[in-house]
Amino acid sequence: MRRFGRVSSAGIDESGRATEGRPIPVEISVWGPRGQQSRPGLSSEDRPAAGHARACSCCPGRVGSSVQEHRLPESAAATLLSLASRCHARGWAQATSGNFSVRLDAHRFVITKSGLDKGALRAEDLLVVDLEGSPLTEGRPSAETPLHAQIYRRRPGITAVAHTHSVAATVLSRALLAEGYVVLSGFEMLKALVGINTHETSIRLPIFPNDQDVPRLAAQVDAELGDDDCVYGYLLAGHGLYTWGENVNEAARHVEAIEFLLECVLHGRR
Ligand SMILES: CSCCC(=O)C(=O)COP(=O)(O)O
Ligand SMILES: [Zn+2]
Repeated sequence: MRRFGRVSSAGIDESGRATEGRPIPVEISVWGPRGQQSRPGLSSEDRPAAGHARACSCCPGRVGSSVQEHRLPESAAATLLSLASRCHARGWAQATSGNFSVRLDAHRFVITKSGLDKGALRAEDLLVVDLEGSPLTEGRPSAETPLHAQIYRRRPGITAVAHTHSVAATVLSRALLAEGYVVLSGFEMLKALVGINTHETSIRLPIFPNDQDVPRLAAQVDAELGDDDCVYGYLLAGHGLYTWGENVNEAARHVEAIEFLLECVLHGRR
């Protein structure tokens, strides 16, 4: 199985930086809801640059630094929205479920806002967060942002993450939680997963118990998967699938392939 070391996403260079496409602003805010009024105890060292919701790792935000807006290449926004829309159309992101993200660079990613209809997203429904999952632009990020952040922190080559709530992922992850994984084996469709070139392949999709404490859940995933780059995704029991790719198209292919494979396994158990 191949390792996830290479960055090949169109529009993102080897350091993870966007390189092409006309940048579009993603709901720029200045220092969160309270604006830039003075805050007791906040030193000039802590102040964010204009365009940031708060001081962040990508921009120390020193007073006097140049204005820096968080921008998303138009092509990246379009492909992210298209991924969400495709998953919704397939019935994998119903009733506001699911969330989708794309890496901007080594320090930031763009993710869908929380609680929105994933079949009707617009560019303003995306916001920028840092790799700790803290928002850098205005709005409430997906409740599951810590799970996306965990993947981006651990895997520098990953530039897109998709989370879906299909019936197959939901049912199988509950039924097989005690085993701790779903086996996907012998299917031609396995070849849609990067690095696999024969149906004579067997992979395991780990299953984690669901947890409403998402940072704790992300910590558990991190502790168990670490930077294991031979894992294509994982399931949350009774909840859904997380998968990813080195570019949005690869993430989309992995969602479609894994959802297809889970349906096959589910049918086979009936
Ligand atoms: C209605 S599904 C419950 C929340 C969830 O699991 C999900 O994937 C969507 O959460 P978000 O905050 O990203 O809208
Ligand atoms: Zn979810």
